[in-house]
Amino acid sequence: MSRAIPQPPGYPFLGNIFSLNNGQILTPFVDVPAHGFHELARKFGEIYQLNLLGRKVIFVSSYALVNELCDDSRFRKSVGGALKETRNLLNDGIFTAFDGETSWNVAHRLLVPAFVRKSFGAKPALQTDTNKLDSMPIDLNIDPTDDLTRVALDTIALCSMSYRQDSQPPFVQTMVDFLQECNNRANRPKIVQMFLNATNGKYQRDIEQMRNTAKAILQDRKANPTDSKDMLNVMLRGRDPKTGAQMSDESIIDNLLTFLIAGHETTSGTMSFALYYLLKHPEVMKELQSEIDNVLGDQPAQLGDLTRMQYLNAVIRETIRLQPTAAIRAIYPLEDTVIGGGKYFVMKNEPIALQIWDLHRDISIWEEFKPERMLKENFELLPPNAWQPFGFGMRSCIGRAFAWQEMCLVLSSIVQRFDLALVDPSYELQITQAITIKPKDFRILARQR
Ligand code: HEM
Repeated sequence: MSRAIPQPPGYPFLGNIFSLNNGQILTPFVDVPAHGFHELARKFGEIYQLNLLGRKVIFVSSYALVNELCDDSRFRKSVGGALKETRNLLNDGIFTAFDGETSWNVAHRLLVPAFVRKSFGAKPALQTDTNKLDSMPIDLNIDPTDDLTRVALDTIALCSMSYRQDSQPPFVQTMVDFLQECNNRANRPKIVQMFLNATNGKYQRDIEQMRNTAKAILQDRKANPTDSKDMLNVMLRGRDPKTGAQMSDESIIDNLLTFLIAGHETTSGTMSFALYYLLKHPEVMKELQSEIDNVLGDQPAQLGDLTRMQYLNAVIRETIRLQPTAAIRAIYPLEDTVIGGGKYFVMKNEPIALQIWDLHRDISIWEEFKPERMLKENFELLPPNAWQPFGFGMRSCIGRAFAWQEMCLVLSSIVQRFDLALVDPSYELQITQAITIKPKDFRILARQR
């Protein structure tokens, strides 16, 4: 006999949208949804459900349940909430495609081989940028989250479409505004949305501007072909190995923008969180600096060096455990089913959100930052699906290897060249969230070593 899934009391039409903010109805749009979900999990346990403006969503957070739901034969990716809103820009691109959309199969077959190769060309691009670090002023007071966001956006633009946008502020701002508005739309009643003329107008202009930029890049490549092995050429010249189909221009634009969106804040947020944890744990920073000095000396990092930086790998793994930048993902069952060892009945197609932020704290109730638990052997001994910052199965992250290479190159170059300190030594981590999470009001001092 299955049990009822707990649910907080709600309001007619609006359901439980205020529950995320501890029931405060005057400030319904919670700043950090991941924290709201965490509080609900503490209150209701490993599973609860919410009515979000008429849409029922089940939330799970325990290792046992997430592990059971990591099964592509029973559950598939659900594109809802803020992610569904991003389809206004990305359509059926590889990240936002609904399960079963043909475009995903074609793009996946074409792009996965291009994403699993050893070198993505990130290195030459990053080399030019990291060399600039040498000519920086001696002392810098910086907002690393902001700077690393531009680094990540430049890197993915350069490596995926050989486009050096040099952190063009208008483009970055347009993308940030778009993502923020997607999040707001997901939490706003449709009737309210209809009256927000200025907001809706800007949203449409942002979409148009980003699509025009991607279209111009595509047209320029067609007019000036190159031999580059970047993703743009893979999509432009490749044929689906199964059907022989070619990607349409619109589909190429959807996916170019997908790479920019999926591939920058996730990576930059992780690097910023890593700097925060390093600054709060001087003994870890010391150990890391010593590893990097041993491996690199005063030479720039090479790809071959990365596997020799085991401690750096552990620092990033542990950072992304505590702060998985994609803090939540959603799936739905292919059939009516029962989960939790027969305890909870879930209907076919009902969305289930997996709280990865909480999963990563559940495995052994590890709250503190300790990279040693992620060193090689320890990492391999983690229970299956316990560490899952990059998603699961057929819809898991195709940019994982790319992101890892980039994070290792950038972080090792920073730690090699700079002594870092918090501007405000009493600063404790605060988080902000659009779709992904990142540090807020985090400032550091960087001094050339
Ligand atoms: C630290 C960095 C990153 C993290 C934590 C991350 C995380 C994730 C997660 C959790 C998913 C699954 C989402 C879901 O199930 O709804 C995903 C999918 C995806 N990621 Fe990443 N990602 C990162 C970097 C990148 C980069 C650099 C790219 C470059 C293009 C990228 C491209 C994608 C794409 C295209 C998908 C969709 C795959 C599909 O649905 O078939 N990601 N990522």
